[in-house]
Amino acid sequence: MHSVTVLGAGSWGTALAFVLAENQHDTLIWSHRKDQSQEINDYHTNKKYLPDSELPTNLAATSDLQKALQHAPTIVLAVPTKAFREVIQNFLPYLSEPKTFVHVSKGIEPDSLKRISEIIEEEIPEHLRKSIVVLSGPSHAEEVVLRHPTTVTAASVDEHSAKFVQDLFMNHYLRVYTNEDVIGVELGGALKNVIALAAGIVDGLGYGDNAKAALITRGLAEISRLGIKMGAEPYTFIGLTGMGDLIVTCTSVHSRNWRAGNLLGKGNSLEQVLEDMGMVVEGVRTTKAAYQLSQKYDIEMPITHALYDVLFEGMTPKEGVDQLMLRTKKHELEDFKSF
Ligand SMILES: NC(=O)C1=CN([C@@H]2O[C@H](COP(=O)(O)OP(=O)(O)OC[C@H]3O[C@@H](n4cnc5c(N)ncnc54)[C@H](OP(=O)(O)O)[C@@H]3O)[C@@H](O)[C@H]2O)C=CC1
Ligand SMILES: O=C(CO)COP(=O)(O)O
Repeated sequence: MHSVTVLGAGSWGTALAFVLAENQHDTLIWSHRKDQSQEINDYHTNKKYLPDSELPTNLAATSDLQKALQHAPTIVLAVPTKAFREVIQNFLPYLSEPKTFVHVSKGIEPDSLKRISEIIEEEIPEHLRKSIVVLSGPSHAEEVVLRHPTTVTAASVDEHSAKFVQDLFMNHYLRVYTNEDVIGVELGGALKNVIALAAGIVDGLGYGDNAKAALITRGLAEISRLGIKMGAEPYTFIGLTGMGDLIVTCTSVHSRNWRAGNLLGKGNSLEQVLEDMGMVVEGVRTTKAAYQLSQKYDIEMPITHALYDVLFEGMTPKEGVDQLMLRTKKHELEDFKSF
């Protein structure tokens, strides 16, 4: 049994805390809202994020960040990318010894173009970090808490830490693999959200399975092109955190990114969609970051560019699709020939 703290009590933080507590670890989940930590302690529910689930009675919650930090040598960070730096800056005064940081957020910061592990490295001094592990893969919280079979990957440059995280989470419904390709795992997890938004849009426009299959396949091609240029291992993109997460996010009604895209495709404004979702839609900010990365690394990412134009430049979803279909003719593997 290990002590583990989960920071963030949204859908994913709660589902992961559920798994850790079921695995008999001494688990404390932190919510920045007192009413929510009270609800978890008193009623063993988190109605806002996982309305149909009962949480394990051995899962404790707190809204006291100092207590949360001091509870465990392993900290799981499960807040949206946008809140990531703020949460670290808030807990830093309480961090007095090195800890293992496991992050599960799937985004890239616009402008700085940092991956999440790079944000951790930037914000937490080296002597206060034991190691950094990213846990990612095709895993909707709603299915994990139903104990439906799910597979994810724990990635770290430190193999020992990746295996430690594998052991923490692994059980009969959550199978955890390891990988050392942090860049590939983080990029796959973040960039699939961009393609999932686009997949939602084509569904919202009423196009069919052909269009969705095209987006998934060509989406993987552009994610891989960028990722390889940024130093990722090519094979990571056909694994769980690449192809696997792309499939689940582009095809599942649980996906907030797909649902947001679907509403956009049906003609709703981005502002309205984000207001209605009430949960994080990571792909919106990551589309901006991915667009900037494609320019920085001079990599062609047509789906990302079309989505950027739809989200931020006033293009209609239909015009975005036309832009993709009417591009100049290409060989299917043209952009991979230089690798
Ligand atoms: N949901 C899933 O199935 C999966 C999600 N992920 C990733 O996990 C990350 C978290 O997503 P998820 O849990 O789904 O998101 P949710 O939208 O479900 O929950 C986000 C949580 O973070 C809290 N939060 C927001 N801003 C802050 C802040 N500034 N300080 C403290 N807490 C804050 C929210 O609090 P409040 O309620 O007050 O807004 C809420 O508890 C994302 O990067 C996502 O891509 C990865 C795999 C699966
Ligand atoms: O990352 C996820 C599943 O693996 C969750 O995707 P959404 O954020 O689109 O719901």
